[in-house]
Amino acid sequence: MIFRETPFIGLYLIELEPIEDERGSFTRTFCSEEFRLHGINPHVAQCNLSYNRKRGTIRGMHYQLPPYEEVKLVRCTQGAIQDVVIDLRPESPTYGQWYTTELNKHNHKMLYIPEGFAHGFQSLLDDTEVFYQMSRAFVAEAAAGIRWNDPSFRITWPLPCCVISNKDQNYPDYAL
Ligand SMILES: Cc1cn([C@H]2C[C@H](O)[C@@H](COP(=O)(O)OP(=O)(O)O[C@H]3O[C@@H](C)C(=O)[C@@H](O)[C@H]3O)O2)c(=O)[nH]c1=O
Repeated sequence: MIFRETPFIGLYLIELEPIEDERGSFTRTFCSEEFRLHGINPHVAQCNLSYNRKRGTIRGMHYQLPPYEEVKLVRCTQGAIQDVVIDLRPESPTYGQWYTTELNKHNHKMLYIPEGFAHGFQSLLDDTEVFYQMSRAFVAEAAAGIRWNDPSFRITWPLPCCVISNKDQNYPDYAL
């Protein structure tokens, strides 16, 4: 795994390194020791699989309130997504800014998202599947969100929003 820093402190784009042979390939997708060596949180409390039937589906922007902030490690196993995070750490030089990257079945990339970020994505193809690990279990009472089109952030999504949950469509404007 190659750990690429981003302009956001603690946010890493991780490139996987498939080892190819005549059978296909072998790819390490997580290694607590490598994470520790890079000073990032290797704890896994929960793994999730998100299936998105339609291209253009948006999920997010989600985070958990203190003291339940979580780390996420996100990978697209089928199809493609535009993954987006917002830095909500008041002490951060990139506070209030968003970062985006495409993750897809073929580009061998994962996004490591530290605590203090909101996370969401848009599927770029039908039948898109996203696998992610979380450092902390889901706590429904601590779950919070930012609307995909909140005017404080002006996230540029690649496609029109064609499917979204009622919950995600109705978050009030975020007060930065
Ligand atoms: C997130 C989550 C949901 N649920 C339940 C609640 C609900 O009945 C159903 C669907 O939940 P949601 O609508 O919140 O699912 P979804 O919108 O896919 O939520 C996810 O979105 C992405 C962007 C993230 O970053 C994740 O951390 C998570 O918040 O699954 C769990 O049981 N455990 C979980 O960890």
